[in-house]
Amino acid sequence: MSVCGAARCRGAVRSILQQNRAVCSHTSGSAVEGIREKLQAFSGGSVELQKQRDSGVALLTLNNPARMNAFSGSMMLELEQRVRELETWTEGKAVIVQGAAGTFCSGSDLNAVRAIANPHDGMKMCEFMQNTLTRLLRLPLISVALVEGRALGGGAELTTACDFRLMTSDGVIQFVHKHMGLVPGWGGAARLVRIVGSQNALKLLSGAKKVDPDFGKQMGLVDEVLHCSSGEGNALAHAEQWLSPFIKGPAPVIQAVKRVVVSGRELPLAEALQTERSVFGTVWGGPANLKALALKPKHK
Ligand SMILES: CCCC(=O)SCCNC(=O)CCNC(=O)[C@H](O)C(C)(C)COP(=O)(O)OP(=O)(O)OC[C@H]1O[C@@H](n2cnc3c(N)ncnc32)[C@H](O)[C@@H]1OP(=O)(O)O
Repeated sequence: MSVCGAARCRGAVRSILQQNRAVCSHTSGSAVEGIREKLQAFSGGSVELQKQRDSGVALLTLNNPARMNAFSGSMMLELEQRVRELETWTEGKAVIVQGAAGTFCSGSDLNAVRAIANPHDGMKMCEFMQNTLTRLLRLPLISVALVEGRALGGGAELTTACDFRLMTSDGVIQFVHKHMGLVPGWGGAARLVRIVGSQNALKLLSGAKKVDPDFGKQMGLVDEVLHCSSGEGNALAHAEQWLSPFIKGPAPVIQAVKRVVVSGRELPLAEALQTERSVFGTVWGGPANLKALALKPKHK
């Protein structure tokens, strides 16, 4: 990459980080430190990140199989750390979020939930997770939730913090919150409304309806049903294959595509147009653009 291109790229990364700092600003300081300490006390499981440098696809794996990959407090903290690592992965193109051992995630760890079952701590935990999941959705990488087995409660919310949801033929997404006397709190309701519309979101939340692949596709929550079952071990290969046409090309171009979509999705039109111009400036006259101009391709 040219010195100029690298500088433009750094500028775009800086602007995403600034946007995310703005998201996080209201959770900074002692209040968040307080909830961090409490979350740290509920350990168990891990969130692993594997950056596949050849393909530019990262695998983000929730690993707590003894509890159906439920989020312990320490896993919430680890997720934030992993998202932070992805925010600065300039060579990356995509991230696949998956659960270990053939199931996605059964939400927050009910042991941790019981221990912080007071409104103050609950709201701080939600604020923390909302920030992390907002940053996940804003990553300049194409994100995919690979739903094998069950995505329940907070696990269902996590799927909505990805650009796409792929499901194995026996996968289920279920917003079980109502059965727990709750509503989504990790931003899942706000994102669900934007994905499937308010009518469908109301049905899914008020009915705590099980979304199987057919129902999910019909309402637009599921982008693709993978023709394999959970835990067979080949769902990831299917997901990578599904993803491949979308990540063909150089990382700076894929990241620019994601950035213009994020700004179009989140910002008022005038600001989105301004951001689009800035992002355009990062690729115009860049190496991929110059190479394409030299090759004079025909788009047949
Ligand atoms: C804002 C966030 C809101 C939330 O996320 S609230 C949490 C919502 N999630 C839930 O209520 C999940 C409750 N669990 C279940 O429904 C079932 O365990 C589930 C996931 C359908 C799996 O059923 P089965 O296949 O029959 O397996 P099982 O029940 O024997 O579970 C295996 C072991 O996993 C444990 N587990 C599952 N989900 C958990 C959770 N969220 N927190 C803590 N532990 C959890 C379960 O207790 C069991 O452990 P153990 O073998 O009894 O020691």
